[in-house]
Amino acid sequence: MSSTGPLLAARGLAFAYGRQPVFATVDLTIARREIVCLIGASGCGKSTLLRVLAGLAEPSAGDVVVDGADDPGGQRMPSGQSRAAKASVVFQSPALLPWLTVAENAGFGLDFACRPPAAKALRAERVARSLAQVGLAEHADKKPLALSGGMAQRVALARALARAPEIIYLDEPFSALDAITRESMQDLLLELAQHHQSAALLVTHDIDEALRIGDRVLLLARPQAEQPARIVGEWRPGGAAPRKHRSSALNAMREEILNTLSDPSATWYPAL
Ligand SMILES: Nc1ncnc2c1ncn2[C@@H]1O[C@H](COP(=O)(O)OP(=O)(O)OP(=O)(O)O)[C@@H](O)[C@H]1O
Repeated sequence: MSSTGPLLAARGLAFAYGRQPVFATVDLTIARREIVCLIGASGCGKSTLLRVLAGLAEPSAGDVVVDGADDPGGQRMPSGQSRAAKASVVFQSPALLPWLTVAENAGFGLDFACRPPAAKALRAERVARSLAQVGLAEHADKKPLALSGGMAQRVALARALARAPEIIYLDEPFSALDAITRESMQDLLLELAQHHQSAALLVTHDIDEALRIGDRVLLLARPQAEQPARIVGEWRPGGAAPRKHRSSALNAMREEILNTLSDPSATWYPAL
């Protein structure tokens, strides 16, 4: 595994639903242990891009390289299946199976990790550890119906972590939670990403969330109404996350993001 190159590099990515292009010429990288937030107007293609990067959909053009192209041991991975093996995805809805316990839900992804089903003891150990990390060890035997929204989303995070992913993809995972629970989930994500040395790509509508926890914030938008979307802006909030207070620099960045969102035709993002 390369320790110098980006963990993930996407070049010239495009995707279309039938004849309807969603995005094109998308270039982006994710470094090891980096948290990248992807924002953009509703319907611009954020979830679709996440799915392509995670290997859940194949791009119509371009490629995604995971683990460093400059590493002789690295792999170009045109196949979504091999990309998915290194990734975990957390969606807005925790999507827990109601007839399984919290522990069974947390272990669910282990049997679908594109590797032989995890051995029983290893599986149990990983589940116990990931539940402890999200603070749910005492709730392992409960059924999802007995959980609050925040607890259910913590089970979804535990399920993602149990697979020991190199990258966690999160699609608006906290948007249905109240403000206080949302902040505590953001803090938990930061803590877990650091602990596991995982990178994360977080799709969010919430600019404040992106500026609070992202190492980088990318804006996906259509430069003109009929054009496919592309990355039109990149910001680095700087300083240690979580950023507790909005500094004047963060306020200025927020303003600039809002301006770019409302007029993405004035793009300045350099091609990689
Ligand atoms: N399965 C599908 N078939 C056809 N078109 C689709 C499909 N899924 C999404 N789309 C269209 O692709 C575009 C991008 O959708 P996507 O869900 O990726 O956007 P988004 O930025 O994540 O939106 P939101 O922020 O509202 O979740 C939209 O115009 C949507 O209507």
